[in-house]
Amino acid sequence: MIEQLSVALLGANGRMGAEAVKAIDAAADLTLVAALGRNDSLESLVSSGAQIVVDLTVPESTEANVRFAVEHGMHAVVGTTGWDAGRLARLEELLADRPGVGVLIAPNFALGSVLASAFAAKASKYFESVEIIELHHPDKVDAPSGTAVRTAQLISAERTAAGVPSSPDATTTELEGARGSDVEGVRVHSVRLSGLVAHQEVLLGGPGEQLTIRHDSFDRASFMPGVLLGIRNVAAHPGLTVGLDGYLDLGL
Ligand SMILES: NC(=O)C1=CN([C@@H]2O[C@H](COP(=O)(O)OP(=O)(O)OC[C@H]3O[C@@H](n4cnc5c(N)ncnc54)[C@H](OP(=O)(O)O)[C@@H]3O)[C@@H](O)[C@H]2O)C=CC1
Ligand SMILES: O=C(O)C1=N[C@H](C(=O)O)C[C@H](O)C1
Repeated sequence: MIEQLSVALLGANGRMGAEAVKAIDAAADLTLVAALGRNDSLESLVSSGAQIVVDLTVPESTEANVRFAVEHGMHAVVGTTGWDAGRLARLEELLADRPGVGVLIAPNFALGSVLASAFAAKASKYFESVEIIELHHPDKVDAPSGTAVRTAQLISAERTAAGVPSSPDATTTELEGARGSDVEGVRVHSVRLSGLVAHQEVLLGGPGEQLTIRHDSFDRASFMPGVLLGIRNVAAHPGLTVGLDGYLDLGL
């Protein structure tokens, strides 16, 4: 008899949620005990007996959802975007009073994407210039993507620690938005195009050369191994973990 983990899913009717229902149903060690949509009460999480709550909803609701889970002693695996520094700080404060509870905030569950961001951050201190282009389906509500924000933060931390100056840029006049958004000193350009799922390129430039690190999710199935990895490991990682790389041994 395989030991079962009881999982509740928030956002079950969405694009990611529908894929996650299939992935959890197909996993022999996981039991889906609740699958909630926008109009369902969070109270049913308590009666469902869920040990782990997976949040794949919308930026407006994710913080309240996770707060509810943590306050009721449930671990949370979160793929929803919108976790800025203020939200993360409030969550850490909440978790400090509940030392046994784990929360994973994963900007991207695709293992290739996690690796691409880590590789880009490592490479970035060896190049004068770095910019990010993220490309997504046109139904996406947030820009830039959570993945691009996270990648820019990793790059910025790596370059700052190594004392690398800002990417050179002589722009003095600009049509608003032409140079993208500035995320911790890294320019991020957002494309929304019919036919796409989720894609990102990190462009690294130096005298006479360019390195491009690209990742493509062609299908939301790409996110499911990471979702399952998060569910299976969150209880063993109490406190807050940002990025699936926190559960991997990347050795970088
Ligand atoms: N970490 C990762 O690897 C990935 C993360 N994402 C992120 O996940 C999130 C969801 O993406 P996606 O599935 O494409 O978006 P969708 O809009 O397809 O799905 C979101 C779903 O959440 C539902 N919802 C909204 N509020 C609540 C609530 N309070 N409780 C329960 N359900 C709610 C919506 O219901 P309704 O339809 O009624 O509005 C909708 O069905 C986004 O933030 C996206 O950026 C996406 C892909 C990968
Ligand atoms: O909305 C999406 O689709 C995605 N959202 C996440 C993000 O904003 O980075 C992850 C992935 O890029 C797909």
